[in-house]
Amino acid sequence: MLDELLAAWISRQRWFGGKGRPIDDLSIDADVELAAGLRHLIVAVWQDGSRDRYQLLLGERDDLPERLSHALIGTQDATYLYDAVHDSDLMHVLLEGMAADGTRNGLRMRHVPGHTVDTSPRSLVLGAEQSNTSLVFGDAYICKLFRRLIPGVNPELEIITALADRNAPHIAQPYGWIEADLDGTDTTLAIMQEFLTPANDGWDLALASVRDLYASLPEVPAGEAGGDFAAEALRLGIATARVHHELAAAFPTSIVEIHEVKRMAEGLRRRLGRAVAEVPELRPHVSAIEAAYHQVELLTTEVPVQRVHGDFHLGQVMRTPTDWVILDFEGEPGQPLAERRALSSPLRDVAGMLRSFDYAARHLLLGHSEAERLEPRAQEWADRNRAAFLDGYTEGGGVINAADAALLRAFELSKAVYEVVYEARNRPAWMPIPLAAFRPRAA
Ligand SMILES: Nc1ncnc2c1ncn2[C@@H]1O[C@H](COP(=O)(O)OP(=O)(O)O)[C@@H](O)[C@H]1O
Ligand SMILES: O=P(O)(O)O[C@H]1O[C@H](CO)[C@@H](O[C@H]2O[C@H](CO)[C@@H](O)[C@H](O)[C@H]2O)[C@H](O)[C@H]1O
Repeated sequence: MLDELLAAWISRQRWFGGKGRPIDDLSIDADVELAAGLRHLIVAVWQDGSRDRYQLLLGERDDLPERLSHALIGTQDATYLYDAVHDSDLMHVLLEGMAADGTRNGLRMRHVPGHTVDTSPRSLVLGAEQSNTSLVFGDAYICKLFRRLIPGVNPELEIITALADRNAPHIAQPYGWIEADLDGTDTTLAIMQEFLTPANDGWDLALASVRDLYASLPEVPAGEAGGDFAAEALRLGIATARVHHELAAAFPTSIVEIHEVKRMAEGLRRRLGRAVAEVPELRPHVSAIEAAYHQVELLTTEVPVQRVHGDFHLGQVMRTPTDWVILDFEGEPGQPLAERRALSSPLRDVAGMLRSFDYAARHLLLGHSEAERLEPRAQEWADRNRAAFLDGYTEGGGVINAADAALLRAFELSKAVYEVVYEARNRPAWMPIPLAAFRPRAA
């Protein structure tokens, strides 16, 4: 039975969100043909009484060539069924569909008006650890196929098309997308963007810099070590401010009035409560965190809000030869779409990146035999790059007032709380990194 084959296979996929929990049931909600030998499926996976839906591209062949053997799902009636994302002949159907604005059995493949899609490149699946599957077409495009589907237009598509319309800097040009109706709502299934090459991920670049600092003997100040990152952190701050400016211009903005600011603090506290219930390691830090949230309640100024990135960290930015590009405007993973699209303070993104400098500095200390000696170096690297990023943010036109310090601190702590939960669920060995954010700081 196809559903049984799929249930056994899906539980082994790295993008499957329910790993480690038994699948109670898998049903096929939609199964349409996109081309000969290519089917598009939406499956519902039931676990512990809750349902998640995933999209699959199923290839069918009478013979499976060696190059596709790793993609095998199983056989049915002497036909090989396999994960078609690995078959560049079949993925070409999607590229051609987007180029031609084709609709096939309810799947609408679209290109961004005013842009021609080159259909010559062949696809490869990107090897990165991802919760989705990305296809790279030659060195022209990267097409992200969302695996877990949430009804609605993906905020990433909404944001990059609006920013591209304004010729905004620091984004990867969108070229196309695929959509279909899910529960009667237009739902984004895939987004295709400019493939940045050559380019490096901000996280890798930051780690290279930290590695250089740790290796420098005799110890020299971070600013004098080879591979100092501060100039990059500054440019990243400038790019962040510019993108915030563009987001504020492209979408509605608003103000959280002083009497409503209290509610923001309540929101932070609710999240903290949920996190502590899940991860007991947070318990000793609750009163210090709450004290920081209380400072938000004492604010006497209103808080400007706008569309933001929502999950901003060094892994979401890429350095091209000319500048930083910001990716993945999808909002905080796991949150409902309405929350991911809600207006928020841009300081949340600033806080996200500040936390990320801390992560980069401390990541290499995990399990390091000289962690104690290197700890002050980590702090020095983080402080230097955090400060440079903030300088860049202001230089790029971003606003951080004196009164914002309390908000920024609260957002940083809230992000660290989120991270503790994220690490507890996904990479428990990394938990010491966000937990270090709750250590008392020198005044
Ligand atoms: N436009 C792009 N050009 C080049 N590489 C990209 C591009 N978009 C994403 N990537 C690469 O893919 C990785 C994962 O992409 P991302 O959009 O963050 O996926 P996910 O949401 O699944 O984490 C990035 O870290 C980067 O290495
Ligand atoms: O998968 P996403 O990029 O949407 O984000 C999730 O995973 C991130 C981990 O890759 C996680 O980020 C945390 O780890 C990063 C290093 O791997 C670090 O740069 C970030 O500062 C830290 O928050 C992110 O929080 C999560 O949403």
